[in-house]
Amino acid sequence: MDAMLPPLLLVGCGNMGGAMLDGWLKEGLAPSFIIDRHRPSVPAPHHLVRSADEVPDSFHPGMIVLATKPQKVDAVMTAIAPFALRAPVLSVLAGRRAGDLTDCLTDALPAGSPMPLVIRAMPNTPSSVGQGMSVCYAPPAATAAQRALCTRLLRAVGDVAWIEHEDEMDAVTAISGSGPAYVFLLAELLEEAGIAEGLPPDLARQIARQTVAGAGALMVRSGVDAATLRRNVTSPGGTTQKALDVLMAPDAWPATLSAAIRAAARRSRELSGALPVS
Ligand SMILES: NC(=O)c1ccc[n+]([C@@H]2O[C@H](COP(=O)([O-])OP(=O)(O)OC[C@H]3O[C@@H](n4cnc5c(N)ncnc54)[C@H](O)[C@@H]3O)[C@@H](O)[C@H]2O)c1
Ligand code: PRO
Repeated sequence: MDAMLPPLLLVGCGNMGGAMLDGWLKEGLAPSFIIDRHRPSVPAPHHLVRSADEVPDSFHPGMIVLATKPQKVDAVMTAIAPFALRAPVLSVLAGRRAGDLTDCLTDALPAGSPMPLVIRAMPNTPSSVGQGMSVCYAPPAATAAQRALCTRLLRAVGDVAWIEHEDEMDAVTAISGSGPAYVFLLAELLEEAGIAEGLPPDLARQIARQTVAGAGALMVRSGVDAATLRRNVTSPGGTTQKALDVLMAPDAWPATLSAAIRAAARRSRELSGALPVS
């Protein structure tokens, strides 16, 4: 297998596209085109352009990665459609279904053109440091080689899993796509609580951040399940037990987190058009 990742046409290089690009650059990426309105630069030998119309016709990407906001993607579909006849499209857009994106590309191509292939992935921002979680869905038309190429690209920036039913992408989006935000919120709240308990702000920040990071690293490196690791911290009648009595009350974290995940998954379904916007 080639050591270098194949050339990419990356459409949208903001928080998520930029996080994946950071990871791919570290792994070695063949000369690629990055389309983004705001990014100031990309390192040589890659090319940054402001619009899809500026990508030369002669460019042959190994994969087209769509990473604009779901509501903004339609503006680029016509310009990228010819490239979609040469390479599969990997969409990381929340909510937009593979079939819907395929139809947009097909509408932009001359009648009788071969059908473009759109594979979906839901990555997350820890991809920028090689610690991402990406879940992929490919329609039945995808070949084993095309699926393997997606796995290779996303494995370069973290863990990869595949689902066989596209509907599962809404729950995946709510948990691993959005999930880093919940963990960062936990760090923010721990820091605020530390300050409220009288700690100096710098110390409150340091212990909150390192506790979240250290707990994540322990869970990964030990391979021990989360409930056991939690019990290992919890001395009977001790301090942790008192805190967990508050957090694990049925109307506390169990109810709040499941309501939060339901709301995020519902929004993903709304973006797909499967549900009306509430
Ligand atoms: N942010 C995340 O954690 C995350 C995680 C998983 C999936 N996603 C998905 O990734 C996509 C991007 O999200 P984001 O948070 O990176 O958004 P973002 O706004 O940070 O990035 C989008 C980028 O697309 C560029 N862009 C938009 N329209 C363009 C056009 N016509 N021509 C050139 N550039 C254009 C913008 O300049 C911007 O930099 C979304 O569809 C989102 O659902 C995001
Ligand atoms: N960020 C995107 C959103 O908030 C998708 C998952 C994470 O919609």
